[in-house]
Amino acid sequence: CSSCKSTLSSLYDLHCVCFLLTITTQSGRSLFCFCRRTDVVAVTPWLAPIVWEGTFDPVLIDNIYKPMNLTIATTVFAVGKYVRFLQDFLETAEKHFMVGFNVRYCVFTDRPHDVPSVNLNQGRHLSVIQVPGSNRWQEISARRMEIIQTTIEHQIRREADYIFCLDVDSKFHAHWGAESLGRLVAVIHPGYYEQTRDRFPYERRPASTAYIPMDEGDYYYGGAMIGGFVEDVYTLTKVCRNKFEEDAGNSLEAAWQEESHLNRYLLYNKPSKVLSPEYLWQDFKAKTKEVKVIRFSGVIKNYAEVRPNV
Ligand SMILES: CC(=O)N[C@H]1[C@@H](OP(=O)(O)OP(=O)(O)OC[C@H]2O[C@@H](n3ccc(=O)[nH]c3=O)[C@H](O)[C@@H]2O)O[C@H](CO)[C@H](O)[C@@H]1O
Ligand SMILES: [Mn+2]
Repeated sequence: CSSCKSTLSSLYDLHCVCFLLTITTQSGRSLFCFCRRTDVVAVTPWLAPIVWEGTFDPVLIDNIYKPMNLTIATTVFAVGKYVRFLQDFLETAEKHFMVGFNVRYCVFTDRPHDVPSVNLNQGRHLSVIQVPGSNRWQEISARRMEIIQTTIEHQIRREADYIFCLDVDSKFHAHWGAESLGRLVAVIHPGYYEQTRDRFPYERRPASTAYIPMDEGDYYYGGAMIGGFVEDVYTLTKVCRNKFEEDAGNSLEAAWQEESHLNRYLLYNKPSKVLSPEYLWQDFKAKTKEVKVIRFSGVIKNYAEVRPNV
């Protein structure tokens, strides 16, 4: 391999470290191909890609998507003290997130005057949408589904092709680009990618509409990222919102609020692309050997200090 200098025999053993093989044949021709990752599974049982570093060529992917002149809506909630996370979130997004694409950030907050002014690159815009505060973090987190649903109806549907809905208490650390685009995109939660499904914290009470039986479930998906075509995410948020409200009518709140409803939805509506935990890490968690690049990671926060309730 002319990039990482692996020899042919070691390539057969799949020890090429750069994953992108450049082999020069005896006649001097260069051949390019991808060396599959052998340490991680890069496809789901329903044949959706699981995006890991080394399974895609970012240059090739940009060449496909950039000419489409796509617009990516990006929703982020900063309610109450969570406004303090916005600056780092936005500044790091400008460096790493969908660089070269049109991005429309929708910032939802009850403190519009505290939204920092961050220099945005060309083609990128930010709108601030006022939402009510709450004295329960569970409600703030869960109401995201309803607010995203109504904002898609009123605005995003007209403005964007794709949408990503992200947690604000996070920073981007490396490239997050068009390899993440798909019809319906979810991310494997970093805390559970090495666990068997009986350990997943799905909602286990049959009375809840988020219920998943012990012998079902593919992955445990993180609630901090959902994405895809605007219409597919619209349906997801609408269904999750309705089920959340149905549960509330029966005095039930799922184990992990909207994350539980999201997991239930994705069990029966499989994502067309799954992002590896590179796309949702947590700063308190030591990097594991499968994770070659941390792209987006939740910062360490003092829950008692930032949330309205504990
Ligand atoms: C890694 C991951 O998948 N995290 C999920 C997890 O984490 P977290 O512990 O990361 O939840 P969190 O406190 O970050 O709350 C989720 C999001 O709601 C917003 N927020 C929350 C509280 C508040 O006072 N103000 C405010 O704006 C904010 O955008 C925040 O990023 O569980 C939550 C709810 O059960 C969500 O499913 C999160 O997405
Ligand atoms: Mn979070």
